[in-house]
Amino acid sequence: MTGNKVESFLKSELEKKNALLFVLIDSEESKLESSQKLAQDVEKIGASAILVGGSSATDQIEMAKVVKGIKKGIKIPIILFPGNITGVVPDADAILFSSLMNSENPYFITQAQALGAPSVLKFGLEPLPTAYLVIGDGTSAWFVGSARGIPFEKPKIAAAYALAAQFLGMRFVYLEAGSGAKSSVTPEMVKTVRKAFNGFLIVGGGIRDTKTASDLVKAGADALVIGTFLEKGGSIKKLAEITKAIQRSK
Ligand SMILES: CC(C)=CCC/C(C)=C/CC/C(C)=C/CC/C(C)=C/COP(=O)(O)OP(=O)(O)O
Ligand SMILES: O=P(O)(O)OC[C@@H](O)CO
Ligand SMILES: [Mg+2]
Repeated sequence: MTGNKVESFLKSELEKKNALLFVLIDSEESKLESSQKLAQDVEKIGASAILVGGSSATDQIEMAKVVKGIKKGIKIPIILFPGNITGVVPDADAILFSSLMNSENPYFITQAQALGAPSVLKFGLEPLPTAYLVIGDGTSAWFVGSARGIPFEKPKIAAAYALAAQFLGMRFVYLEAGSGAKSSVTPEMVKTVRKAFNGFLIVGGGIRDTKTASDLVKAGADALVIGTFLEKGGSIKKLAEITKAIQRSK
């Protein structure tokens, strides 16, 4: 896919819905059949995109199968969420082409991107330029990405990174508390980042209830990412309630 089809789609969804739900499918956790059904179910309740990735998803073949398999059954875009170059696979619509700006390892800031870029082009994936900011510590993304986690109670630091991302031309910021995080990023941090950053603001990690979700959206999040809640058996009905709540919150 060329151009900015997915980015335009997300913008138009945002105009209609005020805030979006992205569901993360970790190809290491969910096998093909369950992923296909899950993707269809969450599309029905109003999810705007499916993210496929994992911080330790090194099985490129399995990941490619999951992407190809779920693609057939849904209309919403599949956006790759790579934790490394092994996360770049064909048949998806777009990729969070992210730089872990607060990593201590330049590999996660620019080298993985350089190594992955030719495949992104070859597979025709739309790159969504994303500043990936890891908040707090102790999670897989934090450990694997050698992040110097931004403290939860330091919103101004997150906002400074987001502003730098904007000056660098990135159109997406992803505030990541980490998959399965005990608590999500604070609404205060979202609010402070929102004031500094004009682009598309994604928030994820540890979101599993309606109040947290709607508070984050009220604070200015454009899209929330939910993964672990479903992996741990959370119901589609509850996810539908969360979706409704965020689409009323702004
Ligand atoms: C652009 C390209 C080719 C690569 C980007 C490489 C970067 C910046 C990686 C950031 C570091 C990292 C390991 C991010 C992980 C992102 C991710 C897919 C998180 C999902 O979390 P889970 O994998 O579900 O967590 P668990 O491992 O705990 O399940
Ligand atoms: O798995 P959860 O905690 O929902 O987090 C989603 C995503 O932000 C992880 O990268
Ligand atoms: Mg996971």
